[in-house]
Amino acid sequence: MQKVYVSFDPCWRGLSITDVILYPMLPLGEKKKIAIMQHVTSGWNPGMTSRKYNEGLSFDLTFRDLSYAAGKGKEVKHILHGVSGSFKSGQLTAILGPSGAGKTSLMNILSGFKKSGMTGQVDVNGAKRKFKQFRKQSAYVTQHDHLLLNLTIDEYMTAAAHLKLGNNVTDKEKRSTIESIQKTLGLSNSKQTKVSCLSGGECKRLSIGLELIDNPAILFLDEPTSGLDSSSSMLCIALLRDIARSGRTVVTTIHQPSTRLLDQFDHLYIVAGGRCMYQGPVDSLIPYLQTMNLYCPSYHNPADFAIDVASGEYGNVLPKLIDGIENGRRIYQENSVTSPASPSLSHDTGFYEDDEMDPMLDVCSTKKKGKKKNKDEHHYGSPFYSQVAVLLGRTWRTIWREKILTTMRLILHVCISILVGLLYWQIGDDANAIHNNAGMLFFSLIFILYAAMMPTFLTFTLEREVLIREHLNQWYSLKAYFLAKTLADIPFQLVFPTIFMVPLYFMSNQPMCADRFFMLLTIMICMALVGQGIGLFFGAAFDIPMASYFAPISCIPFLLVSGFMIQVNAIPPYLRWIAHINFLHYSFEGSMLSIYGGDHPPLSCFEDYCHFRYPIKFLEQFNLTHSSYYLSVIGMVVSFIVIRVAGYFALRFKLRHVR
Ligand SMILES: Nc1ncnc2c1ncn2[C@@H]1O[C@H](COP(=O)(O)OP(=O)(O)OP(=O)(O)O)[C@@H](O)[C@H]1O
Repeated sequence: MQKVYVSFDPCWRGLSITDVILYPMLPLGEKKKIAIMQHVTSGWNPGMTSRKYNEGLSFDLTFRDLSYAAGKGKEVKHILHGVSGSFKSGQLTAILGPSGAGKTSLMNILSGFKKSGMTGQVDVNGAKRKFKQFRKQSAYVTQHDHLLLNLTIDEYMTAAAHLKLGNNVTDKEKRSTIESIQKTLGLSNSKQTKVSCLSGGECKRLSIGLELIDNPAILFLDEPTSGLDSSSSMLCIALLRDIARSGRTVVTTIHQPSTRLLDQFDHLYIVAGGRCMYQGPVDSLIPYLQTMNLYCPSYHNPADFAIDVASGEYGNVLPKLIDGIENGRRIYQENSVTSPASPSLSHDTGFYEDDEMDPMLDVCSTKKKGKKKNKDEHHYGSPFYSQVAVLLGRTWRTIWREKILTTMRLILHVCISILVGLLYWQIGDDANAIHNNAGMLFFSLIFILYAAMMPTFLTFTLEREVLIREHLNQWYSLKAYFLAKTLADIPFQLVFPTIFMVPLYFMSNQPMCADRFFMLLTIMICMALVGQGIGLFFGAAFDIPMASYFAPISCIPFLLVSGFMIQVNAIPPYLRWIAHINFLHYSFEGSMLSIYGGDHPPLSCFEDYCHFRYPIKFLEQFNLTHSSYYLSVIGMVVSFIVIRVAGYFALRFKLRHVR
């Protein structure tokens, strides 16, 4: 009988499987498991290659009397109740607790993702945390992997490296960092795979890998093992432990870890009902519970037991446990007297003073030496212009890869153009069809508006989550993102209206004059840019259901007072101002003047009498004789700028609201 020895690298703590397996006798499922583990281990290599960024930085995190409440007024919900604690560099800390205990809330506050609704103090190396510097030196891998689906792993990591490491690191160094992380995380074999095709575990590893690029001093992870099988979870935690060993502070929430997984952690912090019921080493947990007469049954997972206790399954013992650990002010250590969690947390020593030297600032000031950096470089890895360039390239790539959406948009513009062209066949020069022609131009404006607006808010509401994660992890500034987003879309807003206009213009027999064609095209392009801005505004301010209702509806009043449905001088004077701030009014005016303004020759008349043979009469009817085409364009450009600025502030507000 053939014997196959399957052994794993002994340096993988807790993973040593040295049993001799009688392979052929194993059931098929077991064989598969072994094959998978061998495959996984061949990729996942917890021995992190040392990287120099942020090297030498080590931050101990302490927090005291943290309380957090969400909601307002009667809806307010108190989630954390004066918890304290201490997480040390070089240690892998697990935050455990029953579902809804407040683990994610605590993580959000410690990482700086949440600021509103909290009280208490977070210190770094004993001095009060400074948010911007802290965000630059730390990274937060959130529970949900919000990633851009159309980029490959390699493209994603390259963009992240350019953004996070900036221009002072050579491309060669960036590449070797990326390759080492890919190797470490077992992503090398799928580096050319698009995110949309990755498995859940690979997405999680990519999320972690992206944040490892600049080797953050503090790494927060919210349930990094969710969606991973047990062996992948083990490898993931082994990797985190390895990162912690290199001097980093690694804090992770975790759901129901197995005994083997639990053993990987150095420090446990257990939350129950928004309070701390245990803080200390893993192997002191059971002794601590025993001091409260809580005995873990033999062969029972200590983590499960602790969670059962936290859930109240062993009676009302929580107050005693919370008191015993002073709601996180103390760290329990078996065989030693309960010790204060840190000097700053001790009752006697009190807080460090605010004006004490801030180690975070110190780090930055050391970096400042040598080369003067602008404001962006203090807070972000690369300067503003590099951020815009990288984001522009990345956005272009993602839009280009949205092949189905882009092709559909293209086809739609051509088809609608031909359909309208057939409906309004050769009416452009017919004096008696002048109202129909105006209707067609007005419809074209509305089509361009909605065709630009709808896809923008639908895609942007999804992309917004990626932006929130990346921006809060200090990859780039909001201004850089917004500028890149605006610039990346411009070519599309030039191409689509042109594709729409060309067939329609000729089919409907508009004046065969280049000036008029380009004047009308300019108005259509302005309309597309405004429409895209409106989409961005609603995508930034609302979620998809709200945005898909409000964005189209909000344009209806502007349609009414555009001057086509009701002439501007017929609008009650107290409402007339709306027309003057109305981009649709300027676009309608501009399109009419493009076709009928200036010295337009008489139109053809195919009946006995044609009232509008001279188009000036038509302009008189619409009160457009004194209007200026250039003012209409300026009105559109101003609308474009105002709506973009509103979109930027909506996004800023949203980001603040998230925090
Ligand atoms: N913005 C909010 N408004 C109202 N309640 C909230 C808000 N955020 C969190 N909560 C509530 O606070 C409690 C703690 O939430 P949190 O996500 O921190 O728990 P958790 O321990 O991470 O849970 P899980 O393990 O299930 O992810 C939950 O009951 C949750 O419903």
